[in-house]
Amino acid sequence: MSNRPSFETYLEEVTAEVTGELKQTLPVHWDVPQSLVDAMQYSLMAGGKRLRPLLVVAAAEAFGAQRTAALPVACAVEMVHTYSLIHDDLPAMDNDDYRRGKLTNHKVFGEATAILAGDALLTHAFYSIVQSGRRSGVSADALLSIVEELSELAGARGMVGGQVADMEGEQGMTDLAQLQYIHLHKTGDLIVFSLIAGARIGGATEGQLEALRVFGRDLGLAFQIQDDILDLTGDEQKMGKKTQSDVNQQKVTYPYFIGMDASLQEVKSLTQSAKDALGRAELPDPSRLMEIADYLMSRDH
Ligand SMILES: CC(C)=CCC/C(C)=C/COP(=O)(O)OP(=O)(O)O
Ligand SMILES: C=C(C)CCOP(=O)(O)OP(=O)(O)O
Repeated sequence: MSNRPSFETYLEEVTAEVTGELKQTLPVHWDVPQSLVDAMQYSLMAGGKRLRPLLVVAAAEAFGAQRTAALPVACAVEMVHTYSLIHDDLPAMDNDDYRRGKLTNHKVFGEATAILAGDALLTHAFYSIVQSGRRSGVSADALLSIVEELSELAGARGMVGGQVADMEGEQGMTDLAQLQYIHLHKTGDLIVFSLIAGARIGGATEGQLEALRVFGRDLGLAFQIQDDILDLTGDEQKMGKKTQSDVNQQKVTYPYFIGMDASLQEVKSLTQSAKDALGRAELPDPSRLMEIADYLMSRDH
């Protein structure tokens, strides 16, 4: 009998370890205004699926790396993601009241503190990669590439650019190629980053990194289309945020463009092509990443 933990157990374990490490990483011992630490901690510790850290860890482990070596980068990407959600919820953007089952950051701390908590999470992410990276045994060369790729994929050419296109898209654009651009960048790029960062920690070759980029691109696109679908059909309690928000904001989404059935089909076929790319990467053990792809396709929150 194999003693390999079930996927559910693996998910629980990684989530708990990431959450524990995030707690340690917060700047609670620095001389920092308490309101800022509270606002950072509020959103970071509110839960969430911890998908991006899970991808960092699973990609590193697919190469046989130790989980502890991947945790600092796993936490950093969760900080960047959390900052993006805090800012995305602001009145100037999606103007949402609930996130991760709680009131949004600006509803509790006010807009100015919410903006600054997001800024501080973003900068703290880079601090943590470099600071803890020194202790985790990851080579300086790999750390430099990771910092370079996070700044590229979270910034103007990545997530921020995608978010700007998303904002402009609300005002009446668009065609499917533009929508794909939005999804690939606002959501897909951080997913791509997580995979290649984990793979770099594991010592991937250039060919393997390239195959993982394709895996992440298709997985990220499928993930955002599923988010569009769940915005229409999901359960608010499970999702921890309001549904129907895309319709209320007249956002252009995959179901809007190609209909619900075709959107569901697209999630399936993108997941399959993602898994095909993962197969081509010839990782020592791709099984957890394969399981994550299946889990995301059937998720209901
Ligand atoms: C630079 C910034 C602010 C980036 C935000 C990126 C992002 C993926 C937001 C959530 O998308 P969404 O609005 O489709 O998701 P949700 O339904 O969770 O709000
Ligand atoms: C990219 C999107 C769709 C925003 C929400 O991301 P997640 O669905 O990963 O949010 P959390 O679980 O981290 O709260």
